[in-house]
Parts: sequence; C-alpha cells; structure tokens
Amino acid sequence: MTQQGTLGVAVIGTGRMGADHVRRLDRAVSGARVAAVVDVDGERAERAAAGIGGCAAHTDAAAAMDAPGVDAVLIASPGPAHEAALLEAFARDLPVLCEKPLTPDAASALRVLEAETRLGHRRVQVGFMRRYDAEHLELKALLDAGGLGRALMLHCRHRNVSTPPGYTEQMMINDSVVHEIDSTRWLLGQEITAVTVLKPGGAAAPEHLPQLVLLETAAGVVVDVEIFPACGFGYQVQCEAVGERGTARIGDAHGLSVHTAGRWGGRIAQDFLARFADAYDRQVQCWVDATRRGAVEGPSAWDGYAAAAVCEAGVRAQATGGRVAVDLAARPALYD
Ligand SMILES: NC(=O)c1ccc[n+]([C@@H]2O[C@H](COP(=O)([O-])OP(=O)(O)OC[C@H]3O[C@@H](n4cnc5c(N)ncnc54)[C@H](O)[C@@H]3O)[C@@H](O)[C@H]2O)c1
Ligand SMILES: O[C@H]1[C@H](O)[C@@H](O)[C@H](O)[C@@H](O)[C@H]1O
Repeated sequence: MTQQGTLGVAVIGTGRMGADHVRRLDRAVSGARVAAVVDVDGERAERAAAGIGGCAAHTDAAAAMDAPGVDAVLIASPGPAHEAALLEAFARDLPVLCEKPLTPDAASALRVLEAETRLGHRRVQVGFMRRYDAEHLELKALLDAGGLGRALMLHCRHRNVSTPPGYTEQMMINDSVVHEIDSTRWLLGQEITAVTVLKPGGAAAPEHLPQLVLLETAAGVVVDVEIFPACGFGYQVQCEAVGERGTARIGDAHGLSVHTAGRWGGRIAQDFLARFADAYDRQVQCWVDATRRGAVEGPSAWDGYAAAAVCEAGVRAQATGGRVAVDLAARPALYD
C-alpha cells in the first residue's frame, strides 16, 4: 500500500463487468486506486487503463500481480479463467475480490478452497453482490429477527431482457441461478440439499425459455426460482419469503409510477448494472475497507464452492429431469 494507505488493485478482465469495476474503483470507491489492468485482449486493457494515472495495461495476470504498487486483485475474467488467477494470487498471498462464480464447477472450486485452506487464512471474497443490496439486507434482517416466524418457502424470479451470444441452457444455472443459490444459503443460513428443474414446454426447451428450479434446504425450506433468461421486457430479481406468520417480498421497485389519461405505469431496469449499481458500489467499498484493515469478510471461498456444488446438481437435474441430491464436501474449520 502507498504511504497514505491507498490500496493498489489489479483488475483482471476488462469486459463488461471488469470495466465497470475499473470505473468504480477509480471514481466511486474511496481508499483504492487501479494500479494495473489485465485482459487477454491487449487493446481492451489499454482502453481500460487510458486516463487513469499510474495504471499499467497487461495481457498476463501474473505479470500484473508482480507490478509495483499492486496490493490486491479483482478478478472479472470469465468463470473458467478464475481458478488460474486465484492460484496466482494465493502464490503471492494477495487479497482477492473474485466475481461470481468462484469457478464454474465443483471440482475446481474445491481445488481453490483447498489451496486457500493450505494458506491457513482467508484471502477471497466472492462477488455475490446481492448480499450488499439494500432490499436483500432488509429481508435478511427481518428473517434473522424472526419477523415471519420460521421460514418455509422462498418464491424467486430472475429475468433478463435477452441472452448474450453463446448463452447455453447450463448457463441459466451456472451464471444466473447461482445468485439465488447464494441468496438462499445466505438468507436462510442453511445448505441446499437437492435440486429439481422443470421445463415448461417439454424436455427440449430452448435456452431462451423460462425454467423452474426447485431447491430444498437442510431444514426443509422449499425454494422455487423462475429463471427467464430472455423475457424481452426488463431485468427483474424478485424474492418473496413465506414464514409461519407472514410473508415479505422484495424486488418490486419500479421507481416513479405515473397515473394519467386512464393508464398507469412505471419503468423496469434493463440490466443488472442499473438494478444493482448501489450493491456493487457497497460490495467493492466493503472489500477495500476490510482489506485495508487486514481483514477478509463477505462471501467466502466456501460459499463459492457450496454454490458451485449446487449448480452442478442443478445442471444434472436439467439434463435428467429428476431430483438430484447435492454432494457437498466437509466444511474446513477455516470457514466456521
Ligand atoms: N455480479 C454480477 O452481477 C455479474 C454480472 C455480470 C458478470 N459477472 C461475472 O463477471 C465476470 C466477467 O463477466 P463479463 O460479463 O464482464 O464478461 P465479458 O466477456 O464482458 O468480459 C470478460 C473479459 O475478460 C477477458 N478475458 C478472458 N480470459 C481472460 C484471462 N484469462 N485473463 C484476463 N482476461 C481475460 C476477455 O477478453 C473480456 O474482455 C464473470 O465471472 C461473470 O460471471 C458478474
Ligand atoms: O452474469 C449475469 C449476472 O451475474 C447477473 O447478476 C445475473 O442476473 C444474470 O442473470 C447473469 O447472466
């Protein structure tokens, strides 16, 4: 860190999410600066570094981590590239904020977990940003206080306007429902034990049509998630908790509601960058603050691994049409 204690961050991957984090670290977050950016596409890295004083552009993550002034790493490359970057960061004992998913499958997530366990201390915060969203925090506080009595069900909806090029059916689980998997574990404080996937329209449902993902938890809570990856009209993340003594629901905010000329209506966010802007800011600020104090907080590598294990069961449930039990390794004491 510099004399003033400013955290020098290397951002790996400067695509949609990485570029947004570069802007956030440069302009919205206090106590940090972008010391280096990395992208396998060198021109993209150069564009991300342009205008940021003292920020070097690299095409190799290891070289960026060794550059002067780099104290911490933010990984925003695609999921399959996360394991290699995490292991490079561990080799240098650098703190990491890693975008979700920790890695795209349970075996590689377990390797990361074991590598961090060998270090003997936590190094990773995983980018499950909903844990920093004001509405999700309010719902969590209500559930923790027992405001609904014992929780019994969650009804969730996760809708995107359209699918990006190369989107696959498995990405509905690995890329999108992974968020509901993490919020279920976090909101309820329970592991998920089984997954079933139902496909309206038949087994050969194409990847732009909605699916229903059913999660069962260790204490018998049932969670249904509608994942609709190309709904066409907006980006929606909704969750209704049902307890023994009442219900509570988040995600309905439409901003300004206008009633005029026999009609009423509001707006719907078009993407996650708009809907979760405050949550991303809070997530990165909390990571910077904790890192400057020498602490590691927030969603852990265990949370990343557990989510990957549930996703793996979910992808199998998608393929088989059956109920698939989640196979979870024992939790190392580091994550108690
Ligand atoms: N938390 C959220 O809401 C959220 C939203 C979107 C994406 N994400 C996550 O962020 C990550 C990036 O997603 P995106 O939408 O920005 O993808 P993207 O395709 O827009 O950008 C990825 C970038 O990484 C670069 N890249 C590829 N391999 C690399 C490597 N080995 N080293 C360095 N750079 C590499 C690519 O050239 C590209 O510029 C993914 O893990 C994704 O799941 C999270
Ligand atoms: O990668 C994105 C991102 O993680 C969003 O938060 C999620 O809502 C989308 O469904 C997913 O495709």
